[in-house]
Amino acid sequence: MIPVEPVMGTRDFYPEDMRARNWLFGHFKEVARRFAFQEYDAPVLEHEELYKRKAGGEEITQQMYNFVDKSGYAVTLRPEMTPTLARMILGDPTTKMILPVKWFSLPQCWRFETTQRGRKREHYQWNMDIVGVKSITAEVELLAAITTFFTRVGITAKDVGIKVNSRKVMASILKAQGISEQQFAPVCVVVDKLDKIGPEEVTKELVQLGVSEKTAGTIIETMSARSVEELSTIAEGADQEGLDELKELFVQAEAYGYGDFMQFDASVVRGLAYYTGIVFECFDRSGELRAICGGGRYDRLLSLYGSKQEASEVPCVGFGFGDCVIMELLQMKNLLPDFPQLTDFVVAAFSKDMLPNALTVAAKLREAGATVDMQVELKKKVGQTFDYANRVGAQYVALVAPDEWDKNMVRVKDLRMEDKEANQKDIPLDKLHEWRTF
Ligand SMILES: OCc1cccc(Br)n1
Repeated sequence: MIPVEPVMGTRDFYPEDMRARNWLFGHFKEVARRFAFQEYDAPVLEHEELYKRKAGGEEITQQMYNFVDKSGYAVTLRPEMTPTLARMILGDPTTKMILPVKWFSLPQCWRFETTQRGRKREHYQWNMDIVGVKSITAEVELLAAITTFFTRVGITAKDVGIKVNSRKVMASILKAQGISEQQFAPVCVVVDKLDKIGPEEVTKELVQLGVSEKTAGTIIETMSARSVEELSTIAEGADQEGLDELKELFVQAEAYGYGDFMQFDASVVRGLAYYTGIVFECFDRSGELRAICGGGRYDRLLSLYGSKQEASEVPCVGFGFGDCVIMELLQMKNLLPDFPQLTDFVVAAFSKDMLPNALTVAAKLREAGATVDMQVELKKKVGQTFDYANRVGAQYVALVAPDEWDKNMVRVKDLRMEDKEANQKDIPLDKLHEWRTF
């Protein structure tokens, strides 16, 4: 007997699960369309070296689903999509990549979690990225897309918030504390864990990175700033441009109409080493769930990947929005619609010799855009046909029988009409294409 359950940490999507997933992805894709983003895709299998980042310590690179293939090449199931985007931009064969580039994708991403955590090892993650825009209007555009999605599915600023911070400001504060550029990304990876491991543990890990206890204390204190103004007063050497960008971001968010979702939070740094500017994450205000989505600016990733002469710094901003937490939130808020199986017609032949005529009817209805479930085996009783029709969520049953056929008609029964007397009529064959008006 083969194992019938999926591999540990992975999910099967049965038809009813697929209807829910297609509904969610349908919203992601419709928002991307309205924001004029183009869809791209790439193999789930990637070069492992794409994720070898000096920062070290990132959960996402420590948990790679990686292996050496039969040719001896080090590959991995992609843990995230941004490095693939960077690779595709740098490798664009047409070299007609006119900036700015606005791309989106819905990749399945993987991690190899140690089994005792029993957590998922794959999820689908809506990615939206803008390449080639330096101004924070790019961040504002991405946040507008996220809040447009929330509004479409009935989630409001009362349900979720978006915490926004600037790593650029953080970097300047650390620099003023004598922290080197090389230490910046690893410090962010450690500081991102503050909520999870607490200030003492963060201090310990920062000291291991060569940060003094005093500086570690200053960093943690800075992260408690409750407003941009407060940050600019308590943090010596805070980068003025970074502070101005933060203020401008909130002004533009108000103008876009989603200011209620937004809040400054100096403790948000996100756990990816490559962020360099604005970072943000969406959270549920009940505090019950993990982050819903997150993103930020990563202005140096392409120059990191490309040799210097090829790729001078290309400004990039993006976010990742997983398919799991959002579904938990929609469930919690009773915002998930039903996803019943829906069929327009079940077409059934009255008898064996009526089958070819029934096939003709099915073809005509499909040609006119109807979903037709052709009853491919004769049922002994017509009641079985109606039972089946109810099971597949059919609106109509078209029963192809000799008496009506001899008059070039088909008897159609509307299963959703209460009045049993009025719910059937004989339709001329040459009117089947008007099925939407039955
Ligand atoms: O959010 C981090 C992550 C990456 C890959 C797969 C899964 Br599940 N989660």
